Amino acid sequence: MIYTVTFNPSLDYIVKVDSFRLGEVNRTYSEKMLPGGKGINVSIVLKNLGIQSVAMGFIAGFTGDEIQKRLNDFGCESDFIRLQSGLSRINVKLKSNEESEINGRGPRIREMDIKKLFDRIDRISDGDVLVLAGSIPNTLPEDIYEKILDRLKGKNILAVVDATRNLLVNVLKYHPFLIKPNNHELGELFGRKLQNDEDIIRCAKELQSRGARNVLVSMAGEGAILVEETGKTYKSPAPKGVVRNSVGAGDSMVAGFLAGYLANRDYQEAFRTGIAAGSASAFSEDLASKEDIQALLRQIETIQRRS
Ligand SMILES: Nc1ncnc2c1ncn2[C@@H]1O[C@H](COP(=O)(O)OP(=O)(O)OP(=O)(O)O)[C@@H](O)[C@H]1O
Ligand SMILES: O=P(O)(O)OC[C@@]1(O)O[C@H](CO)[C@@H](O)[C@@H]1O
Repeated sequence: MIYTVTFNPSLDYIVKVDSFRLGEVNRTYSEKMLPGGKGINVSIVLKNLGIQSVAMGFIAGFTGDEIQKRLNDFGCESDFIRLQSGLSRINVKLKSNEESEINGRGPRIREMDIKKLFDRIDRISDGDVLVLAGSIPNTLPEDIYEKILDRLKGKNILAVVDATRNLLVNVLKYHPFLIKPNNHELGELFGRKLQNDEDIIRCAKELQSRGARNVLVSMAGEGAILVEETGKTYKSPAPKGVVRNSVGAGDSMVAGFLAGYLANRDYQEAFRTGIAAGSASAFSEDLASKEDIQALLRQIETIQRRS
């Protein structure tokens, strides 16, 4: 079974405004509400690709109920821990001349809630896949992902981590199967702006030397680079299309990569499916459907191998 964990789920309120004016009343011409949070998005795209997973994490209040309901409406299984107080966040995604986002802090998670999560984590067994994705509320310590992987030590699971800064760095020693920083997040880890592909590959390999098995670096409209565990490196441009909503493109890429890998344990197929799923979501109002992904997959033929 595949388990996704989202510590801080959200309702994503996606609004479109013509020429947004700061400090004034702006009227939307389009509004949409979707269940969000990185692990949840991975579960939805996996489901769209015909793969069931269990979405775990913490929800609270009426917004939490709505997240769970909408996720279940997509046909996804969930096993959330319900917090006794607070509200799951509503993240505002403002589309105008530029895309801006306001992501909430999220409710307080207490020690007893973490214990409940660990009980669920203990049920994960050999052959399962665990996806840890997204930020954690700032009331939690930055070693929480690390603690989860420590708990699973000795079990033969594939761990995927999509997180930033220390949350990511701290898990490398547990040899995660896949990490997926974007090029900016990767640069942030090394305290500088990465200048070119060689620079990106060098940093990705450095994360491998610290423990990551496969490093997938997404670069939005520029495509992605994969440094796989054998050291082989691939780059692919992104397919061209009209970007409608890039929220969740990275999560879709993680779902696509997993789906592609689990089909035949082939990294090139995983990489191509990851790019197709990421771009298909960027070109859709919602997260990518199977048909969208398959249509783009046919366009991603050239995988440039680089040293
Ligand atoms: N403008 C775009 N045009 C084509 N493909 C895109 C575009 N933006 C994203 N993608 C696809 O989605 C993948 C992931 O995108 P990106 O690098 O923006 O991830 P991310 O920063 O993790 O995104 P997010 O946090 O919004 O989920 C890219 O590698 C690419 O395949
Ligand atoms: O605040 P975090 O956890 O870093 O990111 C949350 C979020 O922006 O990530 C998803 C897109 O990747 C959205 O569905 C959600 O609103």
